[in-house]
Amino acid sequence: MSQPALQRITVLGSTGSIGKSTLEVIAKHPERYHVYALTAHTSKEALLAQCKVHRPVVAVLDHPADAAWLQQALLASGLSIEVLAGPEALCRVSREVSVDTVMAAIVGAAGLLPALAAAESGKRVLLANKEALVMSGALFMDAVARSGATLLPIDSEHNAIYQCLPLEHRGGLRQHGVRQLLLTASGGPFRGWSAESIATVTPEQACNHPNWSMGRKISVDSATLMNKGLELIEACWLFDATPDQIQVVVHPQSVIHSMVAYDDGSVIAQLGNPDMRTPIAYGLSWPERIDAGVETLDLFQVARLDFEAPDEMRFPCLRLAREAMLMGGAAPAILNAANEVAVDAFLDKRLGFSDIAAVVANVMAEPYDGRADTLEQILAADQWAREHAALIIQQQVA
Ligand SMILES: NC(=O)C1=CN([C@@H]2O[C@H](COP(=O)(O)OP(=O)(O)OC[C@H]3O[C@@H](n4cnc5c(N)ncnc54)[C@H](OP(=O)(O)O)[C@@H]3O)[C@@H](O)[C@H]2O)C=CC1
Ligand SMILES: CC(=O)[C@@H](O)[C@H](O)COP(=O)(O)O
Ligand SMILES: [Mn+2]
Repeated sequence: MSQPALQRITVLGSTGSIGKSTLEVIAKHPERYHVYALTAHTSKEALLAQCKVHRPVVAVLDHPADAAWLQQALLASGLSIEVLAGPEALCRVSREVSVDTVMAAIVGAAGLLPALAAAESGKRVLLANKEALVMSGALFMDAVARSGATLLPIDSEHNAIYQCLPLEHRGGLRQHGVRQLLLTASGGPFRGWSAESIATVTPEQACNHPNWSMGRKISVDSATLMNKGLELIEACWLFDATPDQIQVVVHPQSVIHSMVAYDDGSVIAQLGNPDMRTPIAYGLSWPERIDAGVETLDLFQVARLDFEAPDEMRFPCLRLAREAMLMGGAAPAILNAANEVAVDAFLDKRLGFSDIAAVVANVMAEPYDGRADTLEQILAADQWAREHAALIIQQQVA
C-alpha cells in the first residue's frame, strides 16, 4: 500500500476544545500529519505545553508581551520555534505556502479573517468556526470556489450531513433528489424548563451541556438554541439550501448527528458517540478514514432515540436566526455580533439568560442601511451591531 501524502497543518485556536481534540487526532497519525502552526489568544502556558509536544514551526499569540514570554520560554527549553503576535499573524500562518490544511477553530468573529485567508489560499479548510460563515457566507463560499479550496465542515451536524449527501451535491440539493436536511439539536441543558426557570439560570448551568464538552460561548449558544440558529445559516451556505429545506429536530441523546431526507422516502443518518474527534478525523483524512480514538457507538447502551420539535417560544434565538437568513444582506452578521456581545455579558453576569435573545431581537429591529457584499461592509455591520448591543445592555443595567 502507498504511503498517504503528508499534510502540514495550521491549527487556529489550538488551546480550545476543538483545537485540543484536533491535536489528539493528529498525534495518533504522525506519519500523516505535521503541525506547522499553533495559535492561541491569551493561553500562553497552554500554548507552551503544546509547542513542547507538537514542535510547530510557528506559534502565535495575540499580545506582543505574551509572544515575547513564549519565545523566551521556548528558547529556555531548547526549542527554536518562531513566535508571532497579533491578528495579521493568524492570517499569515493560514496563507503560508507550505501549509496544506487549516483547522479553523477560533471562536467567534475573531476567526473570520484567518479562516477567509485559508479559503482564499486554496487550502483544505476544516471549518469549525461557524460564525465566520454566518457573517460572510456568500463571500466565503465564493473565495472557496475561486481558489479551489476544499471546504470540509467540522461542526458535527454539518459533517454528518456532508457524510449523508451524494459526493457531488453542489449546485442545488433538489437535482440530487434531496427533499430536506434534518438538523438535529440536543435541546441544551434547559430543554423542557419553564420560561420562569430559564430566566434565572447561571453561566455555570448554561455551560453544563448534557452531551458535549465544549467552549463556554458555544455552550451558551446551545442553551439558548442560538447555536442551532447559527447552524441553520451555516447549513444554508455549505449545502446551497434555503431555510425551508432545513428542519430542526430536537434529539436529546445527540447520537444521530443529522440526517438527509430523499425524494424516495429514504432518510440517511450519521450516528456516533458525541465526540468531536470523529468529525475532526473525517476532515483530516477525507476521502479516507482514520482511527479517531473514538469507540463504536454501543446501541444497546443508548437503548432509545427520542425526537421532538423545537420550542421557539421559549427559545426565540432559533427563530431570530432563521429570520436573519431570510432577510439576507448584513442581517446574519448583525445577529451574530449582537449575540456575541450578549453572551459575553451573560458570562460576565451583567445580563440575564433570557435577555440574550431580547438584546439580539432589539439590535435586529434597528434599521441598518449598509450592505454586506464586501469584507469591509461585513466588518462595518459587525461593529455597528456590537455598539448597539453594548448600548442596549448598558441601558438595561442602568
Ligand atoms: N467545541 C465544540 O465541540 C464545537 C465547536 N464548534 C465551533 O468551533 C469554534 C471553537 O469552539 P471551541 O473550541 O469550543 O472554543 P474554545 O473557547 O474552547 O476555544 C477557542 C479558541 O480560540 C482562541 N481564541 C479566542 N478568542 C480569540 C481571538 N480574539 N483571537 C485569536 N484566538 C482566539 C482561544 O485561545 P485562548 O485559549 O488563548 O483563549 C482558543 O484557542 C467555535 O466557533 C464553535 O462554535 C463547532 C462545533 C463543536
Ligand atoms: C458538537 C457540536 O457540533 C455542537 O454544535 C453541538 O451540536 C451542540 O449541541 P446542540 O446545539 O445541539 O445542543
Ligand atoms: Mn454543532
